[in-house]
Amino acid sequence: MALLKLDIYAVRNIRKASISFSPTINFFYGDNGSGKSALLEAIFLLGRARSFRTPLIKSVISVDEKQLTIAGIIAKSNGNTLSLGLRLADKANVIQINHRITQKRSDLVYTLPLQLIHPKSYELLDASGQIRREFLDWGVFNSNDSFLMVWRRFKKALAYRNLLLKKSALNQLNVWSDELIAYGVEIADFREQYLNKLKPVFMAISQQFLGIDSIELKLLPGWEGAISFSQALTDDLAKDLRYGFTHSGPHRGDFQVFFDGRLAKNHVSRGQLKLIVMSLLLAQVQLLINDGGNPPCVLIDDFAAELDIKHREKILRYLASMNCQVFMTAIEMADFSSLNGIENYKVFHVEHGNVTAV
Ligand SMILES: Nc1ncnc2c1ncn2[C@@H]1O[C@H](COP(=O)(O)OP(=O)(O)OP(=O)(O)O)[C@@H](O)[C@H]1O
Repeated sequence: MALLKLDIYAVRNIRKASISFSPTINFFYGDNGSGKSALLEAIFLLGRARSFRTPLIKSVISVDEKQLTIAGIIAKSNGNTLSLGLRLADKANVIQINHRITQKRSDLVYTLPLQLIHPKSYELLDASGQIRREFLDWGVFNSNDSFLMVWRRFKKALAYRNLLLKKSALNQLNVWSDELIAYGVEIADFREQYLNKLKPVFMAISQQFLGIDSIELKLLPGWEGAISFSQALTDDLAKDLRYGFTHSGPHRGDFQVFFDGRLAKNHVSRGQLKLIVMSLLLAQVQLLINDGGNPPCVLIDDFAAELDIKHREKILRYLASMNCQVFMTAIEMADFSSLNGIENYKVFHVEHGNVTAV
C-alpha cells in the first residue's frame, strides 16, 4: 500500500498543494515554520480524520478558510488504486472512499494505515499507561480482526459494572462481572500473544540501533499476575464498591521495557530512549509486513532531533530495507544522513507552505 498522490487545500499554512510521492522514502526539508509537520498532518488527517497535534480541527484549517480538503490516490498491494477524500469543517465532515460517502472513520483507518513517529511519541515509556495500552492495542487491532468487537464489549461491561458499583447494586453486579472477565481475559490473551510476536522483531531492531542484546519487554495484564482476573475482581470487591470503579483489568494493563535488567525509562539517555521507542514503533510495522498484512505508511516528523549522524544513518538504512512507504521531515537535507544506496526516493523542499519536488 502506498499513497501515490495527495492534494491539500487549506491545511495550516499549506493553502494549496498537489504532490506525487515515491512509494518508498519521501524526504521533506525546510526551515522552522515552513509547513513540514503540516504536510505530515495532512497525510495523518486523510488516514484518521483527526489531527495528531490538536483535537480542535478549527486550528488546523488555514486562517480565513472555513474548511479543509484533502484528497489522495492510494495504490493497494494487489495493484488496484483507490481514492480517498476528506472535507473537514468546524461541524460538518465528509469522508469519501472511492467517491462513496462513509460515516465511519474506521474505514479510513483500514484503507490508509499509518504509523506516526513524532516528538510526542518519544514519551511512550514515560507517559501514562493509557499511551502504552494504545500502542499495544493498535498492534493487536491491526493483526486481529476480532479484537475491536471484544474490546467494545469489554468497555460496555466495564461501564455498566462501574455504574452498578457506584449505586452499590450488588444483585446485578455478577452478570456484568462475568462479561468483564470473559472479554477481559480475551483482551489480555490478545495482548500477550501480540507482545510475544513483537518481542523478537523489536529485539532485532533495537540490537541494530543500539548495539545491545539486553533489552526485555514485560507485559502487565492489569491485575496481579500470579492470580486470575476473576480472583482479582473478587479480592478487589470491597475497594471497588468504596470507590465506585473497577480497579483491576485490561483497562489498567501496561508493559515495561528493561535495559540491562533495569527499567529503561529511568536508566537510558534521551537519545537511547528515542532509539528504543523508534525500535518499538518500527517493530510494529515490520511485524505487519512479516505477517503479510497491509503495511502502514510510516510518518516521521523531526527525524534528526537528538540523534547523532551514526544512528540517523542506521535508522535510514533500516527504513530503506523495510518495504513500506516512509515520509520524513528534517530542517536540512543533510540531517537525514547520506542517501547513498537508497533507491527511488523523492526529496521535497517546503517553504512558506509551498511544497516543491527537488
Ligand atoms: N490554521 C493555520 N493557518 C495558517 N497558518 C498556520 C495555521 N496553524 C499554524 N500555522 C502556521 O503554519 C506554519 C507551519 O507550521 P509547521 O508546524 O508545519 O512547521 P514546520 O515546518 O514543521 O516547523 P518546525 O521545523 O519548526 O517544526 C507555522 O508558521 C504556523 O504558524
